[in-house]
Amino acid sequence: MSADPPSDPQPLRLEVEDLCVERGGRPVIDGLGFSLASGEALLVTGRNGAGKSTLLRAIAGLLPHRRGRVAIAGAKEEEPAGLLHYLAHADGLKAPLTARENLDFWARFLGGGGLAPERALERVGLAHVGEAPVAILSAGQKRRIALARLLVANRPLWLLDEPTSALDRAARERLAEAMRAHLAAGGMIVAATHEPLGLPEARELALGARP
Ligand SMILES: Nc1ncnc2c1ncn2[C@@H]1O[C@H](COP(=O)(O)OP(=O)(O)OP(=O)(O)O)[C@@H](O)[C@H]1O
Repeated sequence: MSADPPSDPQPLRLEVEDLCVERGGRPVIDGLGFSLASGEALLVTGRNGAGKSTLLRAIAGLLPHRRGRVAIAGAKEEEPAGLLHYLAHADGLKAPLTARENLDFWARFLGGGGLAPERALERVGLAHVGEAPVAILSAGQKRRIALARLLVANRPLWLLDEPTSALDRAARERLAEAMRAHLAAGGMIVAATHEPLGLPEARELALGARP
């Protein structure tokens, strides 16, 4: 698995300033700020319930923030939504469709510009199940197809929530390779994780658990 260069050749910077995000009426993220340049990765760590997924969803624009700012500086438009891939806990696959059909859908939905679905399936080592309905695939195979989505559309910012869940060792190595290629090509990664991801240069943002 490896990634092609992001489509935007300009150096970009993810800027998060004084971010406050509430869940169920109470602040989970409060006054958080950081920035990330092209080629950099940030590992978001912390106990269950610390707010890792909340942070990723807020950056993705899927949760409103009560205060603060999230922007991608250096891009034509500062709104991050069209510049990112968000890989959630759920794989976001349609079970009756085949693996290839799912990737076809995502390539069209996300604007394409990346690898052909068949090629992306090869990169995640799943060419042999491309025509199988996703419903019959294993948890790890589904996760690999979800990860192949990163490759069918070029987007500079990858937001990855527990990307290694259900992956075997070989798939983890392929993912690490893809992330390193993405960073080398000027991409950015923010990943919530409970374990090392094979990115030795990555910075860490440790979130504290709330009572
Ligand atoms: N829909 C919701 N309504 C109310 N509270 C929520 C909601 N979703 C999450 N929370 C709360 O927000 C807090 C942060 O949750 P979040 O999912 O961001 O944690 P996390 O660090 O990703 O945890 P984990 O390691 O278990 O995935 C938790 O206390 C959780 O109970």
